[in-house]
Amino acid sequence: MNFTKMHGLGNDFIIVDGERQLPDNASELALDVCDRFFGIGADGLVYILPSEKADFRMRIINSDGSEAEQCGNAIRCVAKYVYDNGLTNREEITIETLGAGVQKVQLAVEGGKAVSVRVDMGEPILEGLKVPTTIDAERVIEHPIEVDGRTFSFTAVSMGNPHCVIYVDDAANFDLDTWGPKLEKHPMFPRKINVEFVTVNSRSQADMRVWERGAGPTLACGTGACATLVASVLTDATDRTATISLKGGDLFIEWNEADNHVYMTGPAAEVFRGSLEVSR
Ligand SMILES: N[C@@H](CCC[C@H](N)C(=O)O)C(=O)O
Repeated sequence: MNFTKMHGLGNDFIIVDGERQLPDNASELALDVCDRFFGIGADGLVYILPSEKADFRMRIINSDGSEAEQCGNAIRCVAKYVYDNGLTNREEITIETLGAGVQKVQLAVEGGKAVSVRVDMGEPILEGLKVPTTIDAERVIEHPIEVDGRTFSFTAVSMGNPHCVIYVDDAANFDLDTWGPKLEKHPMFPRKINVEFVTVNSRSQADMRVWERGAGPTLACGTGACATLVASVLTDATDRTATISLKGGDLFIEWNEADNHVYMTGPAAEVFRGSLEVSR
């Protein structure tokens, strides 16, 4: 298997180019290769595939082997990969995802390489049952949730994949490892959930830490940053454009009033290339 190790603000992926390299059981392979001690090490395994509806198709498998519907940081890496490797020479491309449809991507290029990527992440899904949560409501905003005797308030947003946004006093120092996994697997979330702990510092900036479904604590989450901005507009905590500061760096997110789409802008980087003998 030939692969390229890439990351979006430290949220890291093993990028594999082409259908010929897709094994029958990508889920088991993800578990092996994402392992940080016995494998290459990554938050997810990402395949770039042909599409009938878009220029490219992307599949993202979390480090625990579960397949996700969408990934904001991976889509920027895929866009950089296809441009930098000459799979396209266009600076505007489309990428098909499993759960968020076809997304329009715009590249900023310097010296022949993509340095920043703006993605139209589509419309957020806010209906409780569609996120999905077990709550039958048009919107789930600041809803109480109890875990181990502690009550949090969460706002539910799907960006193709499910998120629960929780405001805390100091997101940067929040005890992710204790509360993240309990919330991820809470019975209120039938497909589990990505959990964002957020502190809003001004109408245009918030700190966010994430516990990802299927990957645990990661340095950044693009869809999580989008969900955070949407939740913060719904709760009137920020304006429609804000910087979301993650452990790995900043993402610039806009929830456009005219088309109801969320736009994410941020970097992507290549780390190294390699090949690995795989038995599957
Ligand atoms: N890191 C991602 C999201 C990856 C998928 C997620 N763990 C899920 O299961 O939904 C991002 O940047 O959006």
